[in-house]
Amino acid sequence: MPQSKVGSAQTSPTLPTPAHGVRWTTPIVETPGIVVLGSWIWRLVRFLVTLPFRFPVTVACLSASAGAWWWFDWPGPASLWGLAAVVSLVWWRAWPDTYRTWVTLRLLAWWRHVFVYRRHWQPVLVISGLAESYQERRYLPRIRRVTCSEWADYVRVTLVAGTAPADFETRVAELAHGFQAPSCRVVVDGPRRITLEFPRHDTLAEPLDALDVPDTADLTALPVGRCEDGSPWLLRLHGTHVLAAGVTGSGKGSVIWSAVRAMLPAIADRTVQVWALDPKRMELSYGRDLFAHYADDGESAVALLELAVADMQNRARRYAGKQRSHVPGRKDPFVLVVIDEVAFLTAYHPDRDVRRRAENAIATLTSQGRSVGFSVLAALQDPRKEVMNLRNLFPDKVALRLDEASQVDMILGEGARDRGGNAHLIHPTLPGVAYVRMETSPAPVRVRAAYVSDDDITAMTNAYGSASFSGGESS
Ligand SMILES: Nc1ncnc2c1ncn2[C@@H]1O[C@H](COP(=O)(O)OP(=O)(O)OP(=O)(O)O)[C@@H](O)[C@H]1O
Repeated sequence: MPQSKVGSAQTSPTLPTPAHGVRWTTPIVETPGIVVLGSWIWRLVRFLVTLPFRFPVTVACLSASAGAWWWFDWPGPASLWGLAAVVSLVWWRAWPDTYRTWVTLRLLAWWRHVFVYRRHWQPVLVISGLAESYQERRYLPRIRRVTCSEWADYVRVTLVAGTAPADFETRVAELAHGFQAPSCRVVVDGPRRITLEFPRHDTLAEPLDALDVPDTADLTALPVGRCEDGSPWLLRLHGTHVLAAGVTGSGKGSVIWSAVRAMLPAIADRTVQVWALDPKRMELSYGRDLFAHYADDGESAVALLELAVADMQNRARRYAGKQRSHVPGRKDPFVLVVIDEVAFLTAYHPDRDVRRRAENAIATLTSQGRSVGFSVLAALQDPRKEVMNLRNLFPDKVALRLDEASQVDMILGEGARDRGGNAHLIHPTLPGVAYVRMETSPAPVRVRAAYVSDDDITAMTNAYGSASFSGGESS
């Protein structure tokens, strides 16, 4: 029995479906040989004409050598190169810094460009999935330039149209291993332009001794260590709150003590007070004399936090309608509340009431203290929400060595791990090494805190201990 009217209409498989419409395809036309030859000649001429502009020094040297040989036979280039060698030697001895910048690093950049990046570019990018295909052709991002600094290579890259820097950010591990670098960072320069930063060696492998105490304390840029590129790691405390997270032994103490050390001149002239909460009774007790207040058990710590909240609210009341920001002074000093192992108060303390009061006080301080000169610097071992649900109230965070990859984004924010913030891969033999977010860079920056030894703390206490709070009291 025919069933032509039942169910959906049947269409012949050879006809285009209505949704597809008519398909136009480009006819395949064979390119005549003369056109291919013409195109090759054009490329060769263009290469030769642009050569002096792209490589002026190399072209000048080769032309001078060729000219000298033409005019004077072999003694010509021999004396020219001899003279160049003498000039180079004198330059190297007399001005080593400029020689390094203009000669050594440039030669190194050329070498790395040719023998590392260009040589391995295609296989590494194809295998790591960064080569794009379109109409059966493969497109690779193009290396524009390679430059070298003392510690890293910078590979400037033009992206394939239709791709984004995020594609590189998710493959930093593949790129680092592919080019045999300890790590890789992606910096976005502009539309379709990125720079890949490959350190050549670990500049933070050696511990850093305690930094010199500065003459004046700039509370917005306290020197507490060094960044991977050799620049100082400057920590802002005034106008923000800082959470330093890392497993036990990761060096949280060195971040706290380096910050206190950098503030010593201000502690001495009483424009800064440090209030210390030390539930483990190990980290901060050593420098007790430097602190305006000190508490080392749950009850007294909560009382101290509530005192800080009360002082902060008094100050806010005085400022209301008269002053919108805080300037540290003797009358209204900047108060830094340092909490070692904040989870002891908010999660581990056996008394529920203590936990609740501590959490309330820390939440109030971190949400209202910024503009009236109260800041919190807290250390934490386990950043999970169940343990520390206040972590988002700390605008600045330091990720020391962490246990799990997932914890990196909890501390440094979404996407930090993709951008190279591998705090979970920090080696246990590198305490004090951390990743931080800087205002100047969206990608996390690797840093190392200076190590303030027990002897340094004793020396600090002897020199600055009594001067700091002769008007205050130690709880
Ligand atoms: N910046 C640093 N440079 C070199 N070594 C360091 C640094 N910081 C800490 N160390 C070394 O690591 C050890 C542990 O450091 P620290 O006690 O500060 O870790 P922590 O994270 O505070 O640990 P915990 O949470 O158990 O208190 C120190 O005794 C010291 O030997």
